[in-house]
Amino acid sequence: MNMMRSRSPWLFLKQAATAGFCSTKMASKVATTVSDVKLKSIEDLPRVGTLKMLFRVISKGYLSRLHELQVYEKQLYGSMYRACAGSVQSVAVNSADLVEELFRNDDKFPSRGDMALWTEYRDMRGYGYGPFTEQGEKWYRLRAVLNKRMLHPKDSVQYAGVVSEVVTDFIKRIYHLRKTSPTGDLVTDLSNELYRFALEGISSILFETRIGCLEKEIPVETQDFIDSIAQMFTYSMPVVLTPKWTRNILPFWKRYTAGWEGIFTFAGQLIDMKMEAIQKRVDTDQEVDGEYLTYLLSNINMTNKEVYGSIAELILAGVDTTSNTMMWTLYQLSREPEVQDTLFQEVNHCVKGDGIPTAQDVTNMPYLKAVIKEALRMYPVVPINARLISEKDMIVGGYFFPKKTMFSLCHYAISHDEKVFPEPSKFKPERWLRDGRARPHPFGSIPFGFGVRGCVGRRIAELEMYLALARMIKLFEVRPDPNVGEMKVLNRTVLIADRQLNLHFIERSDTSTQ
Ligand code: HEM
Repeated sequence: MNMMRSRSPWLFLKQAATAGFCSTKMASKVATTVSDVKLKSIEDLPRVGTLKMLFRVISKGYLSRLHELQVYEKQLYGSMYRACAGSVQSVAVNSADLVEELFRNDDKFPSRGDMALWTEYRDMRGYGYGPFTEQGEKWYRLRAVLNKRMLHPKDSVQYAGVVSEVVTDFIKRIYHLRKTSPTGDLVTDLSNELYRFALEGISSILFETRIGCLEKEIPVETQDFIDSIAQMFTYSMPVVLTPKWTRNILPFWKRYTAGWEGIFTFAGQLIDMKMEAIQKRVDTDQEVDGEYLTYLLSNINMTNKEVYGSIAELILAGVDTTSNTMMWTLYQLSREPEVQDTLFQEVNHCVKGDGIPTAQDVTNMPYLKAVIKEALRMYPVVPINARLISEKDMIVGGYFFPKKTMFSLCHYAISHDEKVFPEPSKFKPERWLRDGRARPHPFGSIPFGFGVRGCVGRRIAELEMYLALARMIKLFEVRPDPNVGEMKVLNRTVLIADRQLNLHFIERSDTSTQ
């Protein structure tokens, strides 16, 4: 079964991108002055109507390539334009300078807009919200707890042991898959394998237990959990597109909520087990020690309901993002032998002989970090972000926007802008090296978002990717499978490949002497 297709908590961003579903109503015809400078109004911006957009999306085949539509529209309308469906509209922001201006003036409690798709089921069942769905001051309070032990690079290092164990099992799995392949070195459907790795990695941190994704036979409950995640995402779009009154007639809503039920049941059982273990220790006056989940459960600023809601969201946000980024990185490395060799030399220099790369080693590997940064520039796995500015009016690029304006941030187009990144379609990790060359615009590629609402899992994702990639490249040279050819990018709300990636993993004969 392919576990990878079309699933993501980022679905609402796709809606913002196509504007028709965006829920912001804007005050119109507002022009004003600040310090005697006449500001332009939103009405002065180029306008893309629903029909034009739908026609373009369908006739030019952009449905699966909405990220490329950002590039095309920038050529047509410039760096800022509005997408309208009647009185409902969003403003597309399509340059590094303008994104910087917007983010630097973000709300105190930033919002990406309406999350009803995710909150409705929870409201129905009395489950709590997590960092993705919560808003305003409640969100702020939640993030304050979640950030600790996760957001700072120092925090993520404490999970290095756990992640390293998962990497060990992943490497074992690569050996097993190679051995059973017809050529003795081929690993097929890497995105599926990396999905298993990422789910096991994030679960081992969040549940403080292993769930068996990397075993030869995935345990039944874990497979049910994986299927539930897939089911929830698969039925998200039909649920959005069909009116509420059809819910008792059509199967979508029932299947969608059954998916959520499976997710919360699995996560709930593991959380409850941890809670019982903590309680036992408390009852017998033993010290309560543990990692992330233990910290959350024993934190008085977080209710158990919030722990359930948060753990579910952290898992859902942390799997496709990390696994697809690793897939694109390996794909590019297989096509760029020189880049791969430079990376190998760095890893091999820092970790001698049969040593296993550690979090400490990684701090001395600028090229490894540059490789991941470049993969995220070329394939920003979340290609569009959003902000609903609700606390204040806003000025961006000399235009005045009344509060409650919805902005779509076109990260894909910006990170392919040749003025910011010369030769944008070339994989050039050296752009990111701090070796005296001019640095790219700080807002040219911000794959983890920005500010207080930026990605809470960034450091965990980086740790997982660095440790796994360093270990893989130290042990193997990855080469393309000629049967695969050039992979194209599809936008399934996260950027995935249009086909299965297979790679040859050629074992490096003696790394200590090279
Ligand atoms: C390559 C990996 C990843 C990428 C590229 C990525 C990207 C992003 C982006 C762009 C945002 C929106 C930020 C904003 O609005 O400014 C975000 C938010 C979020 N991410 Fe990640 N992410 C990754 C991995 C992870 C992981 C591993 C986790 C879980 C541990 C995670 C959990 C979250 C959560 C919970 C949010 C919502 C935060 C909030 O609204 O307060 N992400 N991520």
